Amino acid sequence: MAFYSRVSGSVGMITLQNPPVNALSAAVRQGIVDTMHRALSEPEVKSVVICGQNGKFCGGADIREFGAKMTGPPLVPMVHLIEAASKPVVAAIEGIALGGGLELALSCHYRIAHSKARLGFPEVALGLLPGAGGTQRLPRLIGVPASLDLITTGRQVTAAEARQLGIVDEVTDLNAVDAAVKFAQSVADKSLDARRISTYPCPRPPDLDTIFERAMQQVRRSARGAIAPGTCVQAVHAAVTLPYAKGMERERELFSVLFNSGQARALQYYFFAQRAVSRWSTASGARWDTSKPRPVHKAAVIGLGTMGRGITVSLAQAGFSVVAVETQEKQLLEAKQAVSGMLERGAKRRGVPLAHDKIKYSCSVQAVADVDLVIEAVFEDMALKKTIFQQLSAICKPGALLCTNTSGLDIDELASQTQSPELVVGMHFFAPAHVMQLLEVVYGPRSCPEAVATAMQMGKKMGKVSVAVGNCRGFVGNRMLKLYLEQAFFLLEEGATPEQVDQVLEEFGFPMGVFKVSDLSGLDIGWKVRKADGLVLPAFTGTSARIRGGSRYSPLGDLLCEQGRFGQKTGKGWYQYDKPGGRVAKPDPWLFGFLEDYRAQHGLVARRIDHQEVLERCLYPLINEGFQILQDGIAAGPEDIDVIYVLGYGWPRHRGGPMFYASQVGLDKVVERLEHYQQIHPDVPGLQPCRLLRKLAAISNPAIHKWREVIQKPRSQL
Ligand SMILES: C[C@H](O)[C@H](C)C(=O)SCCNC(=O)CCNC(=O)[C@H](O)C(C)(C)COP(=O)([O-])OP(=O)([O-])OC[C@H]1O[C@@H](n2cnc3c(N)ncnc32)[C@H](O)[C@@H]1OP(=O)([O-])[O-]
Repeated sequence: MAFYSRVSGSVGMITLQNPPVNALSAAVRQGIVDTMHRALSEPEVKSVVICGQNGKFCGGADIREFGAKMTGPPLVPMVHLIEAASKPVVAAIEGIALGGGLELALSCHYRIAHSKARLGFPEVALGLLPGAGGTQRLPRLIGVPASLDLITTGRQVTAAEARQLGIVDEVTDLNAVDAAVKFAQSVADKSLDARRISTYPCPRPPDLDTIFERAMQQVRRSARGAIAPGTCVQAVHAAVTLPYAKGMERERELFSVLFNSGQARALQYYFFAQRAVSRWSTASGARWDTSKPRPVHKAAVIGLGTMGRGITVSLAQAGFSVVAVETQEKQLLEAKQAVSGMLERGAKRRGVPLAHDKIKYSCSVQAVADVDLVIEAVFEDMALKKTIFQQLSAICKPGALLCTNTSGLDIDELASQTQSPELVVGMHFFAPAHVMQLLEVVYGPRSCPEAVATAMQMGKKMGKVSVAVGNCRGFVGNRMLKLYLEQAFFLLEEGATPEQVDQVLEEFGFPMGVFKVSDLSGLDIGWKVRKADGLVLPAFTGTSARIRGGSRYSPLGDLLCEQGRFGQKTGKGWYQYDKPGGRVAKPDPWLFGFLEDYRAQHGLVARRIDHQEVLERCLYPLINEGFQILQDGIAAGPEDIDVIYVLGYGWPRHRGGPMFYASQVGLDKVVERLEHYQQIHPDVPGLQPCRLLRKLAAISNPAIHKWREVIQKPRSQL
């Protein structure tokens, strides 16, 4: 709602009240309309101030209302009521003015912002565009190029930049509401003719067409199939080419196209999913709201390879004191240099002080005796990690948490090397660890709730999105990825090419296809894991060469590795590069010959494989494994899996994540297609729809937010 009061005798104060961000819910919109009419009707009131409760102006439209039938006064007439007011209306912007919140401020005649406020149009991140006049008023106020930048990127600007752009009239370090009241009194008698932005002519820079062409090319390049950015450009174009009223009609048309698109639903689902994962729970019933994190002031990182260096930087940037340990003197010096460089670049980029002094380097594990938490990030070898956990258990102070950055080894096996297995959890960072936002917090059967809570909180303090998952081979992300990679290899055996498979996945929205990603991360990484799993056997021909444990197996990746084709790092992999370390993937004629010989040796006949089959065979087994993970209780809900795939594996955000995508395709359709492929490939267990997927498909595709009810049923009832 919106609360009305009178201040300083002649100023009507309208305070938005809808915690936590004063979103423009139906009740708030009704409140604004009612209080505006009251302020305009009271003769003593000469001017009006609109502000938000709790130091936040307004976070925009209430996203929670998007899924429901619209009630209350619509936004557009509300902003028109304010702009048309006969008394000056001043927006007092504290904290945030985002989306509909900024449109509300633009409908006011003046805007006063606190120096710490942030303003912006993030609608594009929700698959929408500013639909309450933002695309028509902003260009009239600050011009076309700046408007295109803010509206197509959704980036937030500081109050200082907003002043410089001309969005706000004043910036204050004092209380912005008090400043707005004084300002409102000072303009009480001023004419408003020149303060109604919708009446402004829209500037037409001479190279207008070039500006829009460039903007459209830019968004097409970065959108990867998302439709909102391009539609935002169209809406701003209407501001230049149409009179205000017509422009508003065009904005409304374009808005409803987006609002009713699957992409907007996916992005809104993802908005809440990324917030839901912080409300974690484990299979044993530990929960975010009943588990108290332990205080961590000093942390340590063991092993300063690529991951260890990134984790050290991320800890120092988050303000933790860090002990960085690398037993080899030479590697320690190299790591120190690399970490310093990353800290300097990070400090420059973020405009914050350097965190060099936060880190103490040592060659001795003894140096971690007094830390609160250790993150082991050594080479992915179980025997080596076990030794280190034995050492840490003996050296560290009682109560210290022992964490491992393993990307898939058994957490509980490591915990069994210590005296306090309840204090062992996985903290699986993603490369580069100081950049990637995702953190898989892996709890074992003996990890105590405090240990999970502490690791989850550490992630948040490091600016990560932490997702709590159970202990199993590959955890959630890599476990599902195995099915995706497996099918990609099978498709090559049956006639596809790496370019064809990658093109389908990139058109779907992935930044890179599976074979380009494999070349980037190095084919030898997966090869080592397959060797550890006993899957890599000496090359030989005949059917059993492609069978492991009774299931189909493709040795294609192994054969490339045996020839030293590890990808970018060797200049050759599934593609060729101009030199080792090269980044530009080019089709490699050698590989075509290799695949033809391979098929001939194994009696395989290449066939034409269409786009849809490539997509379904790469994504549906991955999704099916996601349901298996939910069934096993390794992930608590679909949101956990979707956030992991969007932030850690490049799943296009405008597709919501693998589980949300399955709900949009239709679970019965996913089951039907899996069964179709399983009939053709009975030796591929990953094509067998799991019980939970069948169950949900059978109860007519319940909405994704209803899945948890079914999942939480005892497994026997699934
Ligand atoms: C016509 C018009 O043009 C169109 C159509 C629109 O206007 S579309 C809407 C445009 N507005 C946005 O895109 C802004 C979205 N919000 C944010 O970017 C951030 O929230 C934040 C404002 C920068 C605060 O960040 P935070 O880190 O301090 O806290 P939080 O954890 O993120 O959020 C705290 C709690 O507030 C909830 N919340 C935040 N913004 C919300 C919103 N606009 N509607 C409903 N709930 C919202 C959020 O789910 C969480 O709930 P819970 O999980 O605790 O239950």
